[in-house]
Amino acid sequence: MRDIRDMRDTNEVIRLENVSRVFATDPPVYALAKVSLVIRHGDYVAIVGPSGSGKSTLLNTLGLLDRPTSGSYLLDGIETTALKDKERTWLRGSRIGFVYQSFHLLAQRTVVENVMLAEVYGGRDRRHRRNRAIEALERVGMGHRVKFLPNRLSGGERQRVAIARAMMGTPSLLLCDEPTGNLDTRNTDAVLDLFDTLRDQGMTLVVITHEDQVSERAQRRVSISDGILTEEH
Ligand SMILES: Nc1ncnc2c1ncn2[C@@H]1O[C@H](COP(=O)(O)OP(=O)(O)OP(=O)(O)O)[C@@H](O)[C@H]1O
Repeated sequence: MRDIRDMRDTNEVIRLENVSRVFATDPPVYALAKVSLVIRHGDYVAIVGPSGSGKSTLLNTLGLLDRPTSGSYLLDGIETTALKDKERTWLRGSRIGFVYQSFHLLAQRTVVENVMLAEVYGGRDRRHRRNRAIEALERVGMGHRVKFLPNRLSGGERQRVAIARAMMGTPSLLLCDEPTGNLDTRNTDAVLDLFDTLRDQGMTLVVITHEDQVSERAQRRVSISDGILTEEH
C-alpha cells in the first residue's frame, strides 16, 4: 500500500488542516479556530482582517515561530507540528523568507552586506556569498545600489533590499507582514510590482495586509475574523 504522503499534491507549499491556536487565558482565546488552508507553488495570497482577528498568530504559525494547539501543518509536504525545535529552525531557515513592515536592515552595513547577513551561518565562502547577494539584489532591481548604506535609500528601496535578503536562501515561500505599512503610495506600487515579478518567476507569496491596494493585487484573498478563515471569491 502506498504511503499517504506519496499521494499528496507535491505542488503544495502549505497545507493547514483544522489548525487551532488557543491561548490558555481565562477565558481562553481561540486566536485560530480550526483553520484549513492550502497554498500551492506560485500562489500569491493576501490575508486580510481587522485588528485582533488572528493575523499575527497565523503568520507565526505559518512561519514556524509558534506551534498550533491542535491540527496539522504541512510545509512542502513535511508535517511540522511534531518536529523538534532544532528541526523547525532548520526548516524555517531553508524554506521561508520573512519580510517585515520595518525592513530590519542594519544601518552601519552596506546594502550587499545586509543581504549577505541572511546566510551568516551558511558555511559558504564569503566571495560566493557576496556574488549570490548581488544576484539577489539584481533580481529586485537594486543591483546599482550594492555599496549604499540603507539610510541613503528610499523606503521602497529599503524594502526591496529586505526582500533580496529574504530570498537569499532560495525559500519556497515569502511570508510578508504588512510589507508596505511604512511606505507611501509610490513606493508601495514599486514593491507590489516586484511581488508581481517574483510571482511570475514562480515564487509563492503570502502577504498579511490591511491595505486594499495590496490585497487587490494578490491572486487569492483570504479574510480572517475571530480566528476563522474565509476565502473570498
Ligand atoms: N499570548 C497571548 N495570550 C493571550 N491572548 C493572545 C496572545 N496573543 C494574541 N492573543 C489574542 O489572540 C487574538 C489574535 O491576536 P493576533 O495578534 O493574532 O491578531 P492580529 O490580527 O494580528 O491583530 P493586529 O492586526 O492588531 O496585529 C487577539 O484577541 C489577541 O488578544
